[in-house]
Amino acid sequence: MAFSRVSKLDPPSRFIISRRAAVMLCSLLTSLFLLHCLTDRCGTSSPVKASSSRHFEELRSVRSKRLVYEWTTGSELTGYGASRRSSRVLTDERAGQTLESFMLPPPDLTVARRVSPRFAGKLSPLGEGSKKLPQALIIGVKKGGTRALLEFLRVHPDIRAVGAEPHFFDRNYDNGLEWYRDLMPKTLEGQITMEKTPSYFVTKEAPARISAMSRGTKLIVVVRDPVTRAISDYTQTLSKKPDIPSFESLTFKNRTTGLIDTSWSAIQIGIYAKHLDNWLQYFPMDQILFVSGERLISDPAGELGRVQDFLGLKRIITDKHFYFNQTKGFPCLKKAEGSSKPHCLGKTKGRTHPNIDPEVVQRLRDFYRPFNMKFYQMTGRFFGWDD
Ligand SMILES: Nc1ncnc2c1ncn2[C@@H]1O[C@H](COP(=O)(O)OS(=O)(=O)O)[C@@H](OP(=O)(O)O)[C@H]1O
Repeated sequence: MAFSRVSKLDPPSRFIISRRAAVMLCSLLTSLFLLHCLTDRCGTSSPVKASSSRHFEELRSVRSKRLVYEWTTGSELTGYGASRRSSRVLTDERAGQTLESFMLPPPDLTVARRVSPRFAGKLSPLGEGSKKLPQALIIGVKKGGTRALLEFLRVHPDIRAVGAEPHFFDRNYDNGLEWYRDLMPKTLEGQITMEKTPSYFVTKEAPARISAMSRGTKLIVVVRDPVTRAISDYTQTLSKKPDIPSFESLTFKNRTTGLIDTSWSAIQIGIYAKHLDNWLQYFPMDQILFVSGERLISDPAGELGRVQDFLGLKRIITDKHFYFNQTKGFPCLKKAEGSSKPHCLGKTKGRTHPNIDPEVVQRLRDFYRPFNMKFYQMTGRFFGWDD
């Protein structure tokens, strides 16, 4: 009907009306375009999109993070990590409410649900967070099971760790703390930064240096029967240098007298009580956790429970995360960090040891016994290496 009336008007009036119609059409199209941009769907070249989309991304990130935390942390939060986590949830929640109520359409739950729970408390895909010096370190012992412990711990959403061994407090100390910090992954508030370098435990200067970085650093030592540890150490060297002398001949200064060569590092590392004494000059006992390398294999979830408690984290890593791989002969992860596939440690972990003369093994057991007793006494834990 409007069209038939317009057609009866004189040409200038028709022109004015059709211009008004064009303006209205134009503004309608602009509104539609703006609406389109607010839902994050317009082209990248548009300046409107650039600002509103960035803003939307920020808000969506805040909201997704909040939802993911809620799913994975549950309501009964306890302990150090839990209280820090819940305060972070509150902060994000407040930020989300203020901004969302002004700016956003109702939350798009499907967007948040698509964010993997693996990002709960972890680095977001946008790369947020900052690099921090580690608050906890796996300081030893070499061949104790340190890699297994770190790989298992990395499953925890509140732990971020460097994969490689930085060797900062032994070999690279002159590079300075900023160099060290730069090696660390980015973490969100409340997450714990970790690294493992097993040689720290036997490095004379390490306790003083770590204490100088932070007196509050939590220290974890994975210990293993010093005799099997020595054989494991030797097996590793043998795999790189097949021409080295036999384990038996390296063990003794003098085979006839049976004098043990304590200067051989494979033997020296296993005198745990002596090394621990050095650490106790700088750290109180309750800041050091001893993990049984044997139990890490027979009951990984049990040992991981103790470690999570020590770090003040919710016990998220449990029995459900492990399965025993018959071929490997070790526990493996059902899902490794950042993947949905099962994961066992590599070929260099769990090597077959050479057969060692039982008399030499017995001599080593006798040698280590008093040191082991002292170590049990110091740590208050019986590791059962002397049966
Ligand atoms: N789940 C699992 N899978 C494979 N291997 C495991 C596992 N848990 C503990 N271990 C034991 O870890 C030993 C290697 O210790 P480290 O990782 O501390 O070695 S290293 O110092 O970093 O070279 C390694 O020693 P070897 O058996 O002598 O190779 C293993 O016995």
